[in-house]
Amino acid sequence: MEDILDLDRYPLDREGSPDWQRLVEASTAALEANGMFNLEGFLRPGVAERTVAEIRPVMDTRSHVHKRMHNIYFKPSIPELSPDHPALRKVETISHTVCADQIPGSTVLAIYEYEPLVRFLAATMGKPQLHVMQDPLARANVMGYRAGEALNWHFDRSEFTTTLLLQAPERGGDFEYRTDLRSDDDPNYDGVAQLLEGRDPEAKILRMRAGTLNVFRGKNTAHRVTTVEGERERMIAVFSYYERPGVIFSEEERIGFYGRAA
Ligand SMILES: O=C(O)CCC(=O)C(=O)O
Ligand SMILES: [Fe+2]
Repeated sequence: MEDILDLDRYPLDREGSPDWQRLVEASTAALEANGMFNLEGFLRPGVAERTVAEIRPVMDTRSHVHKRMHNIYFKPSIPELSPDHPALRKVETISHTVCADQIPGSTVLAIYEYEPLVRFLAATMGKPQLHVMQDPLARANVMGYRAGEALNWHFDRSEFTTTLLLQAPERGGDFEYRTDLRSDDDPNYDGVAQLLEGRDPEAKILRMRAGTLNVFRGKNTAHRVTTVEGERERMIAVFSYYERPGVIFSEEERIGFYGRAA
């Protein structure tokens, strides 16, 4: 891992040391303040490019093209809303997904499973432990967004998402987010409608460099990836961790996300 991750700058392998403690504290503080933290230069120079080269053949030939119209909730309906409520306005998502089972032995999976990373993430979130998923497909994904493709507005189902940007596009493909648009007690449907109409002045854009690790609380913070432009595909690894060990998706969920169950 020493050759892959910049462990000099981000000492994940020195758990409990003063430097490790400082990194955890800074990350926790950023999560509190902004709902996210970024470790820029998490990958050593050249590693993102090598990782993209590893994934590219699978991405080009065997990725799942996910194309659908959906609302911000990824749900067919919301019981308390009429079907024509503007908070249910549909948006389109198109992206390419490579699943964990298609990239055995890859650098992406090695990073996903790196124990010191899992322990560091748990510490930043004040959890006693986090676990990798057991799901052979969903554990770690690499998403590709080509020209004209986007991941549209949504709330995440999981409490937090960890991503590692492998390749930034030439233009577009920005991560746009609206912090705390809703809360566990207040769905704020009018605010959701306003965002979907493009009238929310609090929406912000995060422009990441390749090699940045991003940890993001997306359950109540609406977010999207804007349409990619230009020849270079946006490529990003998405890691899922849970407090409970052994989490797997149902067959239905796998088919919904990946077009196959196994
Ligand atoms: O591609 C990204 O930067 C965000 C991915 C995301 O929001 C998700 O996978 O839920
Ligand atoms: Fe998301």
